[in-house]
Amino acid sequence: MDPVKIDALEECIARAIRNHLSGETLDWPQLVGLDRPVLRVEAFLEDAGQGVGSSRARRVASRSLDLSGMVTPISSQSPTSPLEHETSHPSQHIPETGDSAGESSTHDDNTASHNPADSEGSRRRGIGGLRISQSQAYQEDMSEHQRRMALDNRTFPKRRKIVPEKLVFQPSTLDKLIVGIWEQIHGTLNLDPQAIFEQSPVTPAALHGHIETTGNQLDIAPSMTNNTFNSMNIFCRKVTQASRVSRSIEIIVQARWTEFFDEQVQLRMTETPQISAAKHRKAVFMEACQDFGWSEKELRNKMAIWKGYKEVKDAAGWVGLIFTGMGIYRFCKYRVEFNKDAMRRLQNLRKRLEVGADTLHPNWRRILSIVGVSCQNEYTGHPHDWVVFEDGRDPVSLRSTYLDQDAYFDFEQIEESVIDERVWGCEDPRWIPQPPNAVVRAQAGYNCAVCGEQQSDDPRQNACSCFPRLFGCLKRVSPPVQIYRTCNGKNNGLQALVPFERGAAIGEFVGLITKGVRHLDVMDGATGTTNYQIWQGRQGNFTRFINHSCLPNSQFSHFTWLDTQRIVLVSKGIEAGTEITVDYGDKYWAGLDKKCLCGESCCRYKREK
Ligand SMILES: C[S@@+](CC[C@H](N)C(=O)[O-])C[C@H]1O[C@@H](n2cnc3c(N)ncnc32)[C@H](O)[C@@H]1O
Repeated sequence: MDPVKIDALEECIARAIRNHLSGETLDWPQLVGLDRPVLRVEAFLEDAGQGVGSSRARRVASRSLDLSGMVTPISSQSPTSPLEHETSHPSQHIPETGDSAGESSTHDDNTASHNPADSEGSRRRGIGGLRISQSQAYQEDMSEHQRRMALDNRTFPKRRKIVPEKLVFQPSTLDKLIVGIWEQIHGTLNLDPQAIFEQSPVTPAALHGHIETTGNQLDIAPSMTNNTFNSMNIFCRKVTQASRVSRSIEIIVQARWTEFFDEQVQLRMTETPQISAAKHRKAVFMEACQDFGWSEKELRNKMAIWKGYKEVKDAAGWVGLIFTGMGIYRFCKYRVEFNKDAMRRLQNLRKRLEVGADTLHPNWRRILSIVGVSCQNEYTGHPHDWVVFEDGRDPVSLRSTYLDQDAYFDFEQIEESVIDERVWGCEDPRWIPQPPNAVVRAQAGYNCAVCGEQQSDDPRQNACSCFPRLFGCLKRVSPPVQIYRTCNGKNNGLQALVPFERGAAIGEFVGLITKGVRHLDVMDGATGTTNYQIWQGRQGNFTRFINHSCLPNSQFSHFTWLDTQRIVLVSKGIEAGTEITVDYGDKYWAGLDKKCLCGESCCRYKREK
């Protein structure tokens, strides 16, 4: 919903509550015996037309009213006084009072008939969709722990500082080349030539009057405004993107030129077979020197590198060339590890790279028309809708890998958890209300419990950089991981495509926030006052495919973002190309009739007789 409309709606609700309470006599029996009664009012907006669990209600107002001094009998109330604070953003919720810290609602909250406000008479029913949270002691049946994953309650791994590479122009190894390609595929650069070259709403002319050149200097005129800066950002981004696309075009054209060169030699040999191949090569070479206007040495040096580009293309496909970074030049120039094994590794990656490129950059193949290659995308949907193979076999759909176990298998890739409204109504059980006082809290904003810095969904306000890829960022980008077929009987697993430094977040464990799931894989969550489960049976993300290891290279950890508990998959230090694993814990294995296949010497669940 349009945030402006939400603001207006919130204001409208606030006014309605104010008007309603002003001049009322608060003769509520519930107030008796409370030292400092506080009324907390929350309003949610939801589309009741959608299926249960499919849409999440949006919090459109969250207000507190300190009722101290308003207890019965009170004859009049200032129309402006009751509502003491409001949330700054409709989707965020701020704990209103220390008193409500222990509150936890069940699905009963959602039904009007259970709302105490209803029993107060028809005048209170007029408030409509407003619900008042009730204090309810929540008790969960703890007798069933089967197949429940547990979190590692220790703090998450400390981040290790990465030492920057000092030698910028060192030869690139194959590993670096491959990591570079994956980083480009999972980066934000737009490689669609049409988008960059055809529409250019921002040009230097658009900045005219704000940016002037005096001699060799670029002066930002004093009339610079935020709009100018914004235009400059867009302009600079477009130029950077265009330059990046030009670099890809340069490499593919040079690889294609190498093919043309060989074809030209072949053509001449067919036409005049009596002349030796070497002579034909020399003649074609000299013709090219003339057309380029380069010396023989210059062209020979360039050709050696371009031949490398062609060999990389023959192995990894065009995708490998297009998404490669600057590393390809050094890889082809110095030819460190440039051998058959390297080419076999690249060949095995080809389809996997295409899955990433087709799903994350659906227009990337357009660039190939420049070298006369036309091809359709082979892989559609979400990058994790595909299961890839390490031996280069064609990827298969995720669904197809589960059909023999579950004919109705279906898995929706989601980025944020979905609250099971049948269980929780509009409450988020992960909410951790923070003491002490609602007004103080609201003014102070949200501070990270780990780093102490301010948290905000607005990247300009956010200062918490605990997990910058996940929280407080502009937009979450798809993490460089793929679901792959393990070769040791664990079915699918998750593979890291790039290294993840120790302490870095790989992703958030998301799924259906529910309760009471038994005999199925589920993550247990607890806030101290409320127990909940995250079930990834039908909706979730790649974290659903992480296998267990008794010596894991990552762990699930709690992290509180804007007073809401999240479960984050944190690296303990992961090499590119390795399987990402966690320790499921004893409770999970207690309910699983299987042997652990992690293969570690310290394996705890080999279950050998
Ligand atoms: C959360 S799923 C992980 C993804 C799973 N491999 C798949 O293909 O859907 C958990 C299941 O994976 C399998 N699994 C995970 N780790 C394992 C291990 N170390 N040894 C044997 N099986 C494992 C078990 O069947 C377990 O119930």
